[in-house]
Amino acid sequence: MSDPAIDTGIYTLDNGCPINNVQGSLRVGNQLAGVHLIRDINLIETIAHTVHERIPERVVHAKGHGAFGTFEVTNEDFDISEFTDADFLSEKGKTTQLFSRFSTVVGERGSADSVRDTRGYAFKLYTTQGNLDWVFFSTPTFPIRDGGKFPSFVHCQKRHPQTGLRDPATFWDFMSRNPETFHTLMYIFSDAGTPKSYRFADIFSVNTYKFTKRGLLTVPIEPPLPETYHYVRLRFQTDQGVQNLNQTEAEQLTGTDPDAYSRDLFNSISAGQFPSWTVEAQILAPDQIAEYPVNVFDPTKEWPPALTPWRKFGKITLNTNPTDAFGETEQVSFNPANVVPGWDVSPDPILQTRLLAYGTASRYRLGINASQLPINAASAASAYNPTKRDGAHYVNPFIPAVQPNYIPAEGAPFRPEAANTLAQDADKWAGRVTDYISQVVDDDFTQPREIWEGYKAAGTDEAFVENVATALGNGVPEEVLARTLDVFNKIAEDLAARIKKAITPPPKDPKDDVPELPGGGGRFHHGPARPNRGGVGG
Ligand code: HEM
Repeated sequence: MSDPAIDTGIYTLDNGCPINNVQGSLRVGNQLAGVHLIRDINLIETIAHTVHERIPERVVHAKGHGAFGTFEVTNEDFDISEFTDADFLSEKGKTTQLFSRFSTVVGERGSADSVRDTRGYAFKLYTTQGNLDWVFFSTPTFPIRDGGKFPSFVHCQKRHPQTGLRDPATFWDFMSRNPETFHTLMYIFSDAGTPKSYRFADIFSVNTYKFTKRGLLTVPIEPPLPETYHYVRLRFQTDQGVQNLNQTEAEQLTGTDPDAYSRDLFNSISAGQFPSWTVEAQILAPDQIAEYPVNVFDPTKEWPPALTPWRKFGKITLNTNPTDAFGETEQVSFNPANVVPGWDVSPDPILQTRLLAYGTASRYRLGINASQLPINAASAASAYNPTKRDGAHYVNPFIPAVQPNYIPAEGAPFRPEAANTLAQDADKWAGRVTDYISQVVDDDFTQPREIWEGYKAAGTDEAFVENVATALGNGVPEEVLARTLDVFNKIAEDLAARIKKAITPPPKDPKDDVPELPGGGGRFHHGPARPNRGGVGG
């Protein structure tokens, strides 16, 4: 061992004072019956530390696994720098360090990796212009498009407030009352809802982002250069190939190794088999969106690749395991609001809602100075605002350390012209405030129908029907079941008919009579409630 503290074998109190009996305790009388002393500083400190070692888990995406890696500009299909000022995208071959965290969405921190669910894929790119977070998913779409539905959408998949149990009835109740969710359900109830592990899934930005380009100005130019902007969605295709588990395989893995995906990622990196993804973009000019067949800001919709092809421009490779699961994977905090010059957000309503959610989640989970934690910190050169002072666990990040805490101030230069991120010519908004909620229309079922036709063509339709039937045959009340089948019927009549047939109980055999367990027994021939309950994102 090379660490002097470990080499000496000397343990200390928190203040560094050496102690000679780290697991002993001060007692009156050297015996098991002796009472303890309050002056036993070591015992008090170590026990206190243990009982304080939990922090709030993420409200969604609590179970996750991390890895370090790189993003490299490849410009295989086009020159990405034509569309954005982002420095990390400025030239082919440019490489940026990153930290990633992959997660399931709905389960708690100790839950299994292989449950049916969307997977979260988050990346923090440590660019020279600040940290850029990509907080993405394994499905191309998100179930909802109204931020105000998010709490219900999450709660219907979480534990029931009375029983404390996960309940398929609340899941299908919410989904069938909000049929825009079914497009994403078409993916989650295919075997893509149970990938072989994190390495074998594609990754999607889901939300629409905005690339801006003006040319970075270090001195003001009058009149300012016109800014161009484009709307962008990203996809990372797995270089390992998409591989999925069927429902039975996933359920077995849930029982035998709940950490299977995390272990697989760790082991593959340890073995030098570095997983990688090819990074692609769909790009639309602003004048294309008015006539576009779908609302480009609706995250429940895909941009048809036939109209807007995916074009390759980068590569992500994961090559280093974390050294500290808590310090890195748990304390990392991602936020779609962490953008850099040339990379901006769009009016996508879910993305707009997310801009509020992640910062407040981070402040609750990690505190106001979360961005100073090493895994979250931007380089000293790119993070600077001395008005943000103090707060719990503050570490003075400013160089020099003594600076005024107000602006403008003597000795604290402020040059607004040097940055151009937030002055967006692209965003000029004026209008009446409306209390809006989206309505579901027939066209919401067009893309789900195309997916269903695709499954039939690919021969994966039977697995999809069986996966849905299993979930629906699991204690879902008649009314919810009927409403759910009604939505599937709007997608395709043969789809609804096949699901209905798959969950219809066979004629009853009296010999099969067994006592019903509360909340557990399946109503139909799929037997008892299955553990492989997942969720659909958040
Ligand atoms: C209104 C919509 C959404 C809200 C309010 C929301 C909110 C949240 C919150 C509060 C967290 C926990 C953050 C933390 O504790 O650090 C989280 C995590 C996450 N969300 Fe969302 N989310 C939404 C939609 C989405 C979408 C559309 C995606 C993907 C495109 C996504 C991907 C993720 C991922 C990957 C994580 C885990 C980040 C990590 O590993 O720390 N979320 N979300």
